[in-house]
Amino acid sequence: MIDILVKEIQKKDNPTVVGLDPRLNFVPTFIKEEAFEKFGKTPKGASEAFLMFNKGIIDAVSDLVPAVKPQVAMYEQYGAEGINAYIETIKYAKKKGLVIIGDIKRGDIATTAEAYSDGHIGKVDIEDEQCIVYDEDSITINPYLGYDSVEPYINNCKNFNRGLFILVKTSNPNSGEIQDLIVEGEALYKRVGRLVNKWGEELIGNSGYSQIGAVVGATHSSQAEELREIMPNNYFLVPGYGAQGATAKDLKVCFNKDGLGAIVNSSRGIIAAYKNAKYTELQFAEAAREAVIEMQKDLKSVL
Ligand SMILES: O=C(O)c1cc(=O)[nH]c(=O)n1[C@@H]1O[C@H](COP(=O)(O)O)[C@@H](O)[C@H]1O
Repeated sequence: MIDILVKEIQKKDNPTVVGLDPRLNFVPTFIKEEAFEKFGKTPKGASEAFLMFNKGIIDAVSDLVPAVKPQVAMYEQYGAEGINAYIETIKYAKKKGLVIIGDIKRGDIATTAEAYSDGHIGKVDIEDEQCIVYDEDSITINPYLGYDSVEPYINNCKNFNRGLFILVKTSNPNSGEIQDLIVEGEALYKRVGRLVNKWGEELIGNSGYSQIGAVVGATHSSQAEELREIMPNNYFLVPGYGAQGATAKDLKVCFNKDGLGAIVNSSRGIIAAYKNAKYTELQFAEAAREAVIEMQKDLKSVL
């Protein structure tokens, strides 16, 4: 997965990930009306609206960006219908040549982790048959339960050429409450960064980067700089740009000298760009495309 991701980033000359975090108040009225007319104001109606909206966004940006990151919670809240929209979004984006980063942030003990891992990035056994279910290329996971909770994902990365982005230093304002605690003389996020680097050592691809990446928030620049230093081979998934306030200057430190090493997510800043007064609802996809082009320019200006 990592070599394909790096190739796509280079081909499109763009380290931007579009976050597919739909919410009903981001979906234009004309799409909601169509979905609700078919399925009512029900979980199925909401999920249909998300899928139509996502397809519009994907069509508008797929030639510009290497990857999309659907955030599962937005879909999961609508139950089975929502999950179906999540899976259909993945299928559609894959058909358009996009790398999928499933933002599922799973974390549990080993046996449970195995089930999550098989469902999302491996295969599930159905007696003598095996079946691919979600089919993301990579997923986000939480490592704070320790290695036995991470190993099942690493095994599937090896077996199925998948990738991980492991939470190391998250973008939210309170992330320091736990992640910045000093443990045996160094901040916990650094300790976790070193672990992630070690876990990724045996999965380094031709690009020089590991299938095992890290989530490092753009909103914590100095911590990101330290992590870049101790994790040279791990790709960073960098959230926090745009809606959470981080700028290209803040996240420059997430990149290596080769101009690679980080992929920057923006969700609301792209999918809800049409809320800006210069657009109408009908222009939601065009607005997303223009937001991606702006973001690409902005990121490239610091690389
Ligand atoms: O793993 C993530 O993607 C993630 C980690 C993190 O530290 N902070 C963070 O915001 N995210 C996700 O990145 C997206 C940010 O969305 P926007 O703030 O709208 O760009 C959401 O899907 C978050 O769940």
